[in-house]
Amino acid sequence: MTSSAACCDLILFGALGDLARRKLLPAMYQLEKSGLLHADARIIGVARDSLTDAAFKQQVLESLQQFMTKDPVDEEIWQRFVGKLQYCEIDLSDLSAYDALAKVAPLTKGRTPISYFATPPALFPLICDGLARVGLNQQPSRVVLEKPLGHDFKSSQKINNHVAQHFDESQIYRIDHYLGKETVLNLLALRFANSIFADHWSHNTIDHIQITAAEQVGVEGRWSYYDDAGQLRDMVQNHLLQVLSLIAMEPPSRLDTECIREEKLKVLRSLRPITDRNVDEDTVRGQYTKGFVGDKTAPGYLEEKGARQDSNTETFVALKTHIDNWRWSGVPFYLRTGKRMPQKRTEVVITFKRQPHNIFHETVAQLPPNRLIIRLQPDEGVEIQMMNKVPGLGKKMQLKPTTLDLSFYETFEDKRIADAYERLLLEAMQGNQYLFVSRDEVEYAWRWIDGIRAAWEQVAEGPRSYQAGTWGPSASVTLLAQDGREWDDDA
Ligand SMILES: NC(=O)C1=CN([C@@H]2O[C@H](COP(=O)(O)OP(=O)(O)OC[C@H]3O[C@@H](n4cnc5c(N)ncnc54)[C@H](OP(=O)(O)O)[C@@H]3O)[C@@H](O)[C@H]2O)C=CC1
Ligand SMILES: O=C1O[C@H](COP(=O)(O)O)[C@@H](O)[C@H](O)[C@H]1O
Repeated sequence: MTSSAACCDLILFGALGDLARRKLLPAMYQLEKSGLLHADARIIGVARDSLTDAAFKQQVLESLQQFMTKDPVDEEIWQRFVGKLQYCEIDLSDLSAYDALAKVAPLTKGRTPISYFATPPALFPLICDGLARVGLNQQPSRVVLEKPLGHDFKSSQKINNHVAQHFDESQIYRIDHYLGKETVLNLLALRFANSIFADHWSHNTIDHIQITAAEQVGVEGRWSYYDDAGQLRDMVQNHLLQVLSLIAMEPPSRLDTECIREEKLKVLRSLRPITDRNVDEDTVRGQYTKGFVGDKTAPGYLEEKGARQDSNTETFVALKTHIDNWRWSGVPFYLRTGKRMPQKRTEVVITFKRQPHNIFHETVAQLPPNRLIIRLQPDEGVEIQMMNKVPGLGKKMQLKPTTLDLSFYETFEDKRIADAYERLLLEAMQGNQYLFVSRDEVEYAWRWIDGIRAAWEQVAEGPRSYQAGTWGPSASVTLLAQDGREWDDDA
């Protein structure tokens, strides 16, 4: 998988922004460090500040020093990396300004231009027009689009239509950074390289599935973006639905873009709609109030910097859904995500059906179900909960719930877990789209999310309050309790 990439011109739009400084430039440096950037590759930072190449290089160095705290910049690697950096000043809303880019990075045989849009999405159509004006939309050029791709189905369709005027779908790489996480990729290995799971992955053996993405952070100074989005758009539409698709899809016949996307799309198309008829019963939304996260006080959502006092944006969502197909008939999927939760925890919990008959009833009233817990982050690993006999000569056999725990850090201790953006940049440079989201996937996901939002608008009650540092409103517990189940943290 990790062969060195072709010779690329990485054109980084928004090169002085937060995402570029915090994630993309460190990821590019790490690729250089791993020897995965082509010796003649170039990284062309584009922004509207008037900077010399030298000043840009200095800013990049400062960003690496600021954000790669666990892995200080190595002088020898920096010297290789800095030689690849260049700066190009453009006001992206001025079409004629793109001529400057064509001078720095003209379409040249043997070099693949990859334009990474790390700017506000409102600029995406303008950047596409600008690239087309100077021929940087022609094959083999590629574009990498950051989220959010729209606000709803209609707006995402508008962006996609505009991009499609200049680029073929095979040139478009839509980022969902969860698809670049090692543990998310490992879902494919777990499911399709292990017969114990592959053969027990359906309504026949599985009782229900939980997907949790709990965050400790709040809005982190992004009030105006976040308040417009809310947790449903910010986390469920993309990351949680992508994880759900990988968990629920049929085995793809090959590990390639077309087969994987096809299977994920079928899942998204089979999601049972949530409408005004079941929205009250099947969804819970919340908004955090002041509290404690860890040992620090955390302000309420309405006390965050820049907050609008009458906002009823949700910072927590829990919902129950079904995938209406043969494999998953009758198996509920519970999704939950929120800001200012007690811990950062992203995990998938597969709860298997209970044994039909208990021969140990004298010692255990009810046998607990087996669970497979896939810890996506942090403390990446896989855990199987099962019953075992307690050693001893007593007359009655004592049973105990036990755990088989595989920690990635211990098992693969000599391996570094790469950041998601490293993997995604590398795949884009290699021309592999299987970890990027297709237009159809984005649009089906939006349609389902739009249905929930529309249903929320029909009901009188807004988000319920929950204290920062808790697992969300108590109604989230009830969502499962009404089905006789509980969230993994309560189990
Ligand atoms: N930050 C993050 O962690 C994440 C961000 N994203 C997405 O990535 C994108 C970028 O986010 P982020 O880096 O946080 O945003 P920032 O506002 O920090 O950076 C945006 C960049 O775009 C540049 N820009 C804006 N307008 C123009 C213009 N007219 N001409 C030239 N350059 C312009 C800005 O330059 P200037 O400094 O001159 O304004 C800046 O370099 C957004 O779509 C965001 O939603 C997605 C996931 C995570
Ligand atoms: O895309 C986003 O993801 C982050 C969470 O990402 P993670 O890799 O830390 O799990 C979230 O905080 C942010 O609001 C959202 O825009």
